[in-house]
Amino acid sequence: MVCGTANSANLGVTVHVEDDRVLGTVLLDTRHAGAPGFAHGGALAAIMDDLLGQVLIPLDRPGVTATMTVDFHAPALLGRTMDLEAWCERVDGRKLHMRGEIRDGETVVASGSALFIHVDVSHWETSGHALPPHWAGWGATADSKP
Ligand SMILES: CCCCCCCCCCCCCC(=O)SCCNC(=O)CCNC(=O)[C@H](O)C(C)(C)COP(=O)(O)OP(=O)(O)OC[C@H]1O[C@@H](n2cnc3c(N)ncnc32)[C@H](O)[C@@H]1OP(=O)(O)O
Repeated sequence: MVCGTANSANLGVTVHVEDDRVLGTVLLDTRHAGAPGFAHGGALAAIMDDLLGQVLIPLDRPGVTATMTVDFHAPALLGRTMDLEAWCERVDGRKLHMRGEIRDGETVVASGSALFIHVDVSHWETSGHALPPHWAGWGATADSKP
């Protein structure tokens, strides 16, 4: 829904991992409007959830969002390329404390913090849908197990 390239209705987020951080960009348009000219807060929250979730990749821990807070610091204007950055602040057993920012230039538009919980990949098997093949080894290098 947010960054999946197989979904033509995605929010257009692109991300990459640099060291232990996730960096990316997003350019929202009128499809994502709340008030005219401004991004819907729910779109920003979805972007934040996905962005923070991407940190699970450099952490090499499969996980799910248990709780997330998004602080909206400044209006997010449509039609501007915004920068994304997320990182893991702290690991406490299965609890993964993530933080991230959505920025327009020097302005932090939104900041987020979330608690993700480390789960086994089998967590997603209950849906009955096939998992992406590359998820098979996800978590293999983690120094703790869910
Ligand atoms: C290589 C592959 C790449 C793939 C890339 C993919 C990127 C994807 C990016 C997409 C990203 C999109 C992301 C999405 O959209 S994820 C989708 C949205 N999230 C969910 O569906 C999660 C639903 N919830 C659950 O499944 C369970 O409740 C979980 C698994 C989270 C915990 O149930 P479980 O039975 O396993 O564990 P537990 O209940 O013993 O809890 C364990 C500990 O955690 C603490 N706790 C739990 N909840 C909360 C809470 N709300 N606030 C504070 N604390 C909480 C709890 O007190 C306990 O602490 P302690 O008592 O031990 O101290």
